[in-house]
Amino acid sequence: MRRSAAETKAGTLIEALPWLTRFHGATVVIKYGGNAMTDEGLKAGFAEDVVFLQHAGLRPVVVHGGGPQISSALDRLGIASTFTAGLRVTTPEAMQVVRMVLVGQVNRDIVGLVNRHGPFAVGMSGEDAHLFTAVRKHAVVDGELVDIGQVGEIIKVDPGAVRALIADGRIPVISSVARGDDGEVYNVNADTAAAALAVALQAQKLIVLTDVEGLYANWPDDTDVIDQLAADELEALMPKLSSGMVPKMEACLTAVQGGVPRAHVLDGRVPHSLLLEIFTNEGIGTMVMP
Ligand SMILES: Nc1ncnc2c1ncn2[C@@H]1O[C@H](COP(=O)(O)OP(=O)(O)O)[C@@H](O)[C@H]1O
Ligand SMILES: CC(=O)N[C@@H](CCC(=O)OP(=O)(O)O)C(=O)O
Repeated sequence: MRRSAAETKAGTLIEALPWLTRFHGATVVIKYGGNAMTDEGLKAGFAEDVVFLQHAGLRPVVVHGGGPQISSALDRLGIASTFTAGLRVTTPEAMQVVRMVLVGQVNRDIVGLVNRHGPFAVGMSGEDAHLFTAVRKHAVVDGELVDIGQVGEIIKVDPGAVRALIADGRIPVISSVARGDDGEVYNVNADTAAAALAVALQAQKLIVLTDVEGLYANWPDDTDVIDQLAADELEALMPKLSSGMVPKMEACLTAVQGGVPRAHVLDGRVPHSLLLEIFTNEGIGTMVMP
């Protein structure tokens, strides 16, 4: 028998019930990547999803990137963008632009979109209240350490300010910039920053939004998306991964090995992908389990 439109709608809503029960009060760290921010409609939809999660009783925390936005600002200023092992080579001049774009532009945009729905989002830089403390990171190329400038490796997370915002019913929106005890400011890959925060908060989930359906088994072939895999299976796959997927999957691994029960890579180009992942039985994208 065919279901009426009303029955289908009711079915979708009631399918969410066990997930609403399971995730009530759960902290979910969402990494919003620059490649998933290109379309205004999708950005507005992302903000709606985050507010939906908040009203549904979850505690969303957003960590954002903005790689393409940084590259176009550097381009406008005539500063070349180079990447080594997936990380931006960050000169002191480039660092000023990274900070300006992430904290002053991308962060403000996301905060503004979320706050169309109420006084929820509070923007922070990872520098604020000692949230992220980093040291200078070197890239490894052919077994050699290579200097890549002011790129940071997070060595300490103090999530106190984030916890206080959550307890106050706010949605923290965090830029992946860190301070160093040496007085420097560091550029941190946003996937890495999100994983470090998910572990520090002992979140129930890390969700990484990007511009592919999930982890493809035979990239660059995009027919076969891996829907779920265990941490040890992912560890075995790591040497075969390339480009942007390396920090992303490393982040998922760090999260689950650090006590976060589930890490997901989702397609941020699919409208409301966050809701589809959390509140439907099938979920979407790639899920990593311990
Ligand atoms: N195995 C793989 N599965 C999916 N994507 C892959 C894979 N290997 C490399 N990629 C590339 O990684 C990109 C995602 O990383 P990145 O561009 O850094 O995204 P973001 O800006 O969201 O952090 C994809 O668009 C794709 O080009
Ligand atoms: C060290 C390093 O590479 N930092 C990144 C930070 C932004 C980021 O990670 O943005 P996406 O999530 O959009 O890729 C960069 O400068 O591009």
